[in-house]
Amino acid sequence: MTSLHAEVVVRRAAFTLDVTFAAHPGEIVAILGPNGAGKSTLLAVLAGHLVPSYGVVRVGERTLTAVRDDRVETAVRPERRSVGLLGQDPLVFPHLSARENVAFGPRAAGVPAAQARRAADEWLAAVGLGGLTDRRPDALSGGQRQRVALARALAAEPTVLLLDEPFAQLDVRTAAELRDVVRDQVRRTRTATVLVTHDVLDAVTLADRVVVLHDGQVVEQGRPFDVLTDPVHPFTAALAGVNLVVGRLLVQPDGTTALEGPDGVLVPCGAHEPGGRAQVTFPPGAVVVGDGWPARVLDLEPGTTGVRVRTSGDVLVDLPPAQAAALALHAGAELRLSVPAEHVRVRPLA
Ligand SMILES: Nc1ncnc2c1ncn2[C@@H]1O[C@H](COP(=O)(O)OP(=O)(O)OP(=O)(O)O)[C@@H](O)[C@H]1O
Repeated sequence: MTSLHAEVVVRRAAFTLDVTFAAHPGEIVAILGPNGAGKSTLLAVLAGHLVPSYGVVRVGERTLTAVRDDRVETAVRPERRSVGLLGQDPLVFPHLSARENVAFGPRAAGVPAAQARRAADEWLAAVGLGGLTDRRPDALSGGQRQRVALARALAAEPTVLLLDEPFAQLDVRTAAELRDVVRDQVRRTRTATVLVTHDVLDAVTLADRVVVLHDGQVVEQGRPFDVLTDPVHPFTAALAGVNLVVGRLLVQPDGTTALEGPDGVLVPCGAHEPGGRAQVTFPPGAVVVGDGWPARVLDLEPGTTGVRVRTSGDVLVDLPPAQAAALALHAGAELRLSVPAEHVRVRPLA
């Protein structure tokens, strides 16, 4: 099995995509980013639907795309790239049964009918649809149709699998089940997989590595745990549900250093060298209401374990419901906030 290596530059009037990454056999690399970050553009290049301004896409020793010095050296057509695609809408033929859908690719590649049908049944069993091989797509649920589409994509034995928000239209439970199927099949077939998503749950549950794109650039990458516990970019911090404040490191009256952020936010930074700019991250659950910097409640919303309070300075505070009730919180309420130094990560900025 083979790895995917991609070095892609796409230049448009007001946008440049510039990404380099690799996906190894059986590895799932999640590409995360807000709207307009360039995720679809990257997928289009990998799938062969778009020729980049510059770049190389290689799968093992095979070059699928090569554009150098404004010259297209190689541009293998989409259907010849051995790249499978699973998108939001299942790519299935409505008039064919699940089995015929999955057998379609192998048949088109010249596999004899009986053999292609047997292979289709095996793929459908592998994705958990063993008993439904004769059903047409309209007699299947959305999740089952996605399983057929996954089996179809994998039956062609692609060297690279591209997943474009494949769980976005499924309910929470069905999405969780399909994530399990995708993970098992990617591992079993050792297919290098690229997953484009907005959903942090995809990164947490599926990805071996995440690449965060913002405005066409890679702003951070690494193991999901590392990226989500110590995010560098505001987009990733928001995704991870972590506060990120940028400010100046200044000496406090007691001799310690604190970061002074917008709206009077004051975050302890222990013995960090004062003088420069830095960004700090800390979880909303670590913020203590009582003493500390003066803050105003902007709004309140239900959190996963209590109440999430958005305050001035863009600091989120998670409180148990009883505490929120005791404080009689409402938009406009004045609070004092602090965060213990042991919950704060400090990153000096240039
Ligand atoms: N065909 C096109 N021609 C010109 N500009 C385009 C074209 N397609 C996309 N863009 C621009 O390129 C940038 C990247 O778009 P892209 O669709 O790749 O982002 P994305 O991360 O997939 O966003 P989303 O999450 O909304 O799908 C955006 O600024 C977009 O407006």
